[in-house]
Amino acid sequence: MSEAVSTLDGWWSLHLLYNVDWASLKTLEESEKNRLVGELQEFLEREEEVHQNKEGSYSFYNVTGQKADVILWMLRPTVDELNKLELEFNKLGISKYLIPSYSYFSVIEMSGYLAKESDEDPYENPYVKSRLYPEVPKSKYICFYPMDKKRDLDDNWYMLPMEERRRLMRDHGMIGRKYAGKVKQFITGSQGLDKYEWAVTLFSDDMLEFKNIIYEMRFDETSARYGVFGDFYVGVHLPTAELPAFFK
Ligand code: VOV
Repeated sequence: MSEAVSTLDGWWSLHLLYNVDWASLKTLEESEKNRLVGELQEFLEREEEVHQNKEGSYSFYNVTGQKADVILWMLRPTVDELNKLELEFNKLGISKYLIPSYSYFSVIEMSGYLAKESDEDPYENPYVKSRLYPEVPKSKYICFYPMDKKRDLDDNWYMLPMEERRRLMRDHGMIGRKYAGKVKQFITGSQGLDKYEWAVTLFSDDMLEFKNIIYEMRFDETSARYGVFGDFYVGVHLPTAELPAFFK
């Protein structure tokens, strides 16, 4: 039997995607629409406060294409908090005009493939902490997608010896490092939590860098041989102050 890799797990993660029911929204009086948008702005301002206090993080983007119109990504120390937030969001007036299109539940994860032997508690290491309890950036663009590692008879990631997986993850990391400063990546694990095994959430100020990194990684054995991907969602940052213009 091949050995399972250990993981360090951080904040819980919930991606919520919605389509806007523009036709129904259009029938609203201007003042009522303003009230609903104001309520959503207050919700996001509370998210910003939690983010500033480093008690969680979030992002809100306008999704490109018909799969969704907006994506709200929230990170919290407990699932209970995420559930409460989801409920709070569902009870906002604007939610009557938001049609759920996709959601993804997972937890921020760091795998132990490249961890150095040490006696210290990894959860106390400042670098590890910054990865497990991250400040999500407000980059111009987001790219989010779920993925699996293949479990076919010939290509089965889970039957590879630990050393081989470590070698592959090292190569993967080397490619990733070329994108330092251009793409910020967040890997959340969802084995037993949602349909795929991981969600990848990337941020960049240049949309083309998503295509560049993902294309380059496709040629690397980890992705070329073992990567299985769900739908890709990309979008543009939607600052809270711009919500009235967005919903107008
Ligand atoms: C900015 C780029 C970047 C960088 C630097 C980077 C580095 C690293 C390192 C060092 C490690 C291993 C240790 C850890 O920290 O977990 C990982 C881990 C992982 N990655 Fe990665 N990755 C990047 C980026 C990056 C992308 C774009 C993708 C999607 C792949 C694609 O083809 O679409 C990805 C996937 C993953 C996954 C699914 C895991 C977990 C795999 C597992 O089996 O456990 N990743 N990743």
